Amino acid sequence: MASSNGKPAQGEEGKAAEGSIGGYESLHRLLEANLSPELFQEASRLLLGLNCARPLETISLPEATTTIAETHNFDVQAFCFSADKEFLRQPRVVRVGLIQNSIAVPTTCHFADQKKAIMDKIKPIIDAAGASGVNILCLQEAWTMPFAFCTREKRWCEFAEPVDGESTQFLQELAQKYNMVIVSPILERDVNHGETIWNTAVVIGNSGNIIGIHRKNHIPRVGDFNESTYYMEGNTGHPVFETAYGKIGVNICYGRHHPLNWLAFGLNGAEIVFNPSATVGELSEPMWPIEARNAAIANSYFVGSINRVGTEVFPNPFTSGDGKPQHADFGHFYGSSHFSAPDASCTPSLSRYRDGLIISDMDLNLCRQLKDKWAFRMTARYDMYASLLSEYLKPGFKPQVIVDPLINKRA
Ligand SMILES: NC(=O)NCCC(=O)O
Repeated sequence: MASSNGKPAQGEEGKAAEGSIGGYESLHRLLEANLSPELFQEASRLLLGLNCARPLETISLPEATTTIAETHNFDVQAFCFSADKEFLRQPRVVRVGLIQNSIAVPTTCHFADQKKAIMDKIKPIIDAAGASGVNILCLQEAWTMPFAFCTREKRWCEFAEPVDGESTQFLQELAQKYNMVIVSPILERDVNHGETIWNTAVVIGNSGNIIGIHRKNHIPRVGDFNESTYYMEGNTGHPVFETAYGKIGVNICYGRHHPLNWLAFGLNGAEIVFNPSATVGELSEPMWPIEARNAAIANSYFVGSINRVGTEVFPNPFTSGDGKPQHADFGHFYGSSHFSAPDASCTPSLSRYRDGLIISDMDLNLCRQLKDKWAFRMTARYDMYASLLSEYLKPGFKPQVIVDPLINKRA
């Protein structure tokens, strides 16, 4: 089912692969295959922007990486964001990776088998990241399980783990082996607080230590995303983790629709913010390439966006509470993981339907260079917004609306 660059992927009986765009893995590949090189360059300039006045460069990866990707049938792409040369600072280049994947066995299998199958599937992709010298790696939201929150059935809570549980231990070993920081978004069970469940990202340092956690701040109540049945809004604020390779934050999925959430990670000094997600085409695909890119621009940091892939079918049908027929799946998780940079450039996206690893070198000096150039921080007028927000939070708040005295006076 894999498509090589430029060729539409064929599914059964010659049909386009499920989840593909007319048989192509991504919009970028569709355009590349169907436009002349000149037109493709122009389209890419507008769609992906320019980095230091040039099209984003690809980087070549070691043979070990491409061999693992071919053996395990996942998409692998690699790029490089540059920054201008500075007189007083050396470049601060870090290599960052994002992994997207589908679940590995049907949701009807024994829970232990489902979790093990996902870990077995993820392991070679992490090995490929390690073989490529990735410094910081982020996995997708709730990566150890199917995204079962659409069902509202409580039995899926069994997938929740303590922060230092099975999946963390599995990744701690790999973090140490590859000298890599790993961000691991899981369903957390907080054993010290009455077994409370959270949607949490565990940040594992490159020595295999747990640096800290962040709990998802904004919980969706839209479509089939019934996550508020399982866990509440996070209580960890907007921590930025100073790692061996840079300052990172994690804005989990639905938090990407909240500009103040992005802002808060920026105010705390993040240089890279990851957005591990689980979202489906019908609901959010037009928003996907815009929100992360806008956050990177507005906050002068890099963003790594990750979405899972495939269609997950659940044993019992459920409804979306909108009067439409019941169904047993969410629809298609459209992958399309990518990076956005503070200078408005971004990488092409990974496959819309295959597992994948996207890698990018990024010179973190670009963050300050963009702050100096556009002065978004300096011109932000935070004091004005702080006083509006403090007024807004009062019960007696009256919106500042000036009514045209003539609107009801015209015949
Ligand atoms: N996982 C999650 O928060 N999904 C909500 C849907 C979306 O934000 O696109």
